[in-house]
Amino acid sequence: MMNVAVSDEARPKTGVRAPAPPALISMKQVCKGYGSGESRVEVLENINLNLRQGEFLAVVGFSGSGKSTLTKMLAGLETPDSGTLEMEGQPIIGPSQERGIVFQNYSLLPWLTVRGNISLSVDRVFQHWSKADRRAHVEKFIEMVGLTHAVHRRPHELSGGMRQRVSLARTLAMKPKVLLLDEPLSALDALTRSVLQEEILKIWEEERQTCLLITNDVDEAILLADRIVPLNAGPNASLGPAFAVQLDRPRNKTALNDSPQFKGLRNAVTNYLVAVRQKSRDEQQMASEQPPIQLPDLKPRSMRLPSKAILNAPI
Ligand SMILES: Nc1ncnc2c1ncn2[C@@H]1O[C@H](COP(=O)(O)OP(=O)(O)OP(=O)(O)O)[C@@H](O)[C@H]1O
Repeated sequence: MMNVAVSDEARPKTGVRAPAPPALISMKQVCKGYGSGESRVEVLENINLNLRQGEFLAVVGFSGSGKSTLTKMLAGLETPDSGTLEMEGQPIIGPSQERGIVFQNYSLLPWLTVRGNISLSVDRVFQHWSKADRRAHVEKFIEMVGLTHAVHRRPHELSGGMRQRVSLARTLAMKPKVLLLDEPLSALDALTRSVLQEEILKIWEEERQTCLLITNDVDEAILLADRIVPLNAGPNASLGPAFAVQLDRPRNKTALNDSPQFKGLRNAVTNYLVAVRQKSRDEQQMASEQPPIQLPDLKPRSMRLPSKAILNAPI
């Protein structure tokens, strides 16, 4: 692996460093699987993760490694089988508006307009505000995601990228302490994805909200995050060492493409992921290999057809 900064608890501390901000969410020795008996799948094993106040953390991993399972636990939609999962020292035991989540498949209400979808959440969360304040708040987030021209449209009248913008605005408008982005751009075409990456970056740089992004795109993780944690291939996936993204902010995607630091980090994270997946495949192959079966050395008594054989008969 290249000489790239590996941060976090994985490394022994050398020299004097500024103390890391406190953990807003912490996971200790968390394990999670599904099913029972022979169909039981152990998805995540001994997950230790601190999501620090104000940081943008990206978890990258291959499809099926357990990324969504991890987010669902953080959101309080799934419970760990063992280990501890806390936010500000309190166990996470269910969903909360303090943890806003944006999924890959935007779940907008089809009968409501852009404004209606966002207002619904704002009106519920900020019931104690005046109607005018709530309205102004909704408009601010519609503008933030560039949908002012489409406020009256319903989801079926929007492109995939626009729908995901509504989804993002709706979650941001609830002012959660933590933003959980579960592959929010995976379903979009490359161009829209790229535009939205820049928008998320811009919004995050204004708000500096604690954010955890789940993605399978290493470039996206480097562009957005302060730290990248690889999720090793499953089953029994664990987290790898964190890679610090020491690229100046504000970041610019075009400029980053020429940055040797960007390219070095991309290689390091990609090589790490590929190596752990290969190791996991080798281990699975070895585990499934059976001792060779000895077949009896049989010879037919005769190669002649039986006398009553009917050749070329229709079947
Ligand atoms: N509710 C469930 N019941 C049973 N198995 C599940 C459940 N949810 C996920 N799994 C299994 O757990 C494993 C990890 O799934 P998960 O969705 O967390 O992975 P992922 O990394 O997010 O995948 P992808 O990138 O394809 O979305 C998969 O084998 C999946 O089939």
